Amino acid sequence: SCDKHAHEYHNLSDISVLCSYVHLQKLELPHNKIQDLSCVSHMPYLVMLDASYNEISNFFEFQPPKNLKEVNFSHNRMTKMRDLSAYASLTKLDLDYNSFSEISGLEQCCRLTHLSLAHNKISRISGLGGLPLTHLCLRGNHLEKIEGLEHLKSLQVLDLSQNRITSLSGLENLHLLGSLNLEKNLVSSVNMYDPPMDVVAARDHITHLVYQLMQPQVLYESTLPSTDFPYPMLVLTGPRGCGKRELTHRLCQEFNEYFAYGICHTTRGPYFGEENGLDYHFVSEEVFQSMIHTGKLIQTIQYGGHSYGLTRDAVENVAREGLACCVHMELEGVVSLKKSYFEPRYILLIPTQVEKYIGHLKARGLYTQAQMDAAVSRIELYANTNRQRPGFFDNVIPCDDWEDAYKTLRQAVKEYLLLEEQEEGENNNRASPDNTSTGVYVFVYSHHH
Ligand SMILES: Nc1ncnc2c1ncn2[C@@H]1O[C@H](COP(=O)(O)OP(=O)(O)OP(=O)(O)O)[C@@H](O)[C@H]1O
Repeated sequence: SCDKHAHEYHNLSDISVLCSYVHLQKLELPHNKIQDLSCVSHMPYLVMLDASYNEISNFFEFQPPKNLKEVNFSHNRMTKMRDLSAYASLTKLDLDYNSFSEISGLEQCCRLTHLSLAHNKISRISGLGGLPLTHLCLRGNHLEKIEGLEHLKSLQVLDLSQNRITSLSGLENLHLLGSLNLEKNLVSSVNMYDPPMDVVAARDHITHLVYQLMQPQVLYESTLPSTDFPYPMLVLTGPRGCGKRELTHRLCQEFNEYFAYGICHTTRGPYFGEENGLDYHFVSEEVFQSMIHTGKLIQTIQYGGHSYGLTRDAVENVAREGLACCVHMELEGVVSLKKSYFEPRYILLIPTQVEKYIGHLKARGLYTQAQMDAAVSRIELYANTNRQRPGFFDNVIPCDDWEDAYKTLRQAVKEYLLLEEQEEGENNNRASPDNTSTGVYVFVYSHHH
């Protein structure tokens, strides 16, 4: 009760008389001066215990009632958790406003879905292992980073507000998360003008996830999160103008029984001859922002002063045809897509001869010198990522010569698809890639004609 006068009557400190109430299933004792709960040892049928707002310093010092499900010990004086394996039926545990400095002893609480430890003195998240938690509140603690959550696959609501968290990394893979509170942390103290790629990706991922979950939506089975059968998706990445766009289209043409081109949205204007809805959907910044806020986007990046993003719809339109989505992206897009539940194959197309690469850029006649310099300088970023994060890319293909690159690429794709490769030979009467190179992207192969 919040009623001040009521408190005057809430002065119970000795509750030993309850020892004879052996059949109690529900016991509510909030707002008293209780220090000793040992009488609970005599209540084997207890299901619900509320001893909030008391003076208890002992944590679960009573014989475990076999079916004890909900316990509220908030606003007490507890400092140390202990092994609760004897209390395995616990589903809700409220320990707010105590003085715990560590989370421990919960490993065997295999039914625990709600855990609240707001306003304690916890400095790191630990001991939560693979608990089936759907709700976790650690508001008002001393956390500096997000860790130890990676196995909480059921987590839906997470409150980490009022801590000292500086970075959002550690939130990856929480696919069911629908509510996240990070109010009053120090996240803004990371360099917002040039935050690390992973921070941007994590932040964007959470934004998209949260907005998406706020929308009523139909999910296509084929794109649903599943660890057994991840939705097949193919991503070609590499610096601008490395040929990934053309190779993506060419792949989608040749393997049109398997792949279709995933059409991203962008706020840049169409280049001469570019048609809306073919390479991109061209939209205004305003529309793009509203798409973010209506949860349409799986992933976004800023590149060259414009926004680019892949929508759930783009993937689902392809999935509806029974095909896998094939897209091309800058590295930041890959980092961000890796945070989603999609598990694409990532193929890096890397220029190894800078002069040739510059030649490709110049031949397009689209870029300023500054844009070309920027593109060239990013080759190193890709190469470094590949060196420093083994396995980050599933395949790495040099793209100095697009024809060679395509041969290697289609071979890799055939391996993914478990298609048997016939011996390439003079008598091979299968349609050669050149025959399929019709239409808009014919310029890719121009040196062959
Ligand atoms: N959703 C996305 N996420 C990340 N990167 C993207 C996305 N959509 C497009 N991109 C990438 O953004 C870069 C700029 O694309 P844009 O089409 O404006 O330039 P471009 O000069 O034609 O480059 P390219 O020929 O490599 O596509 C390209 O590298 C492209 O692959």
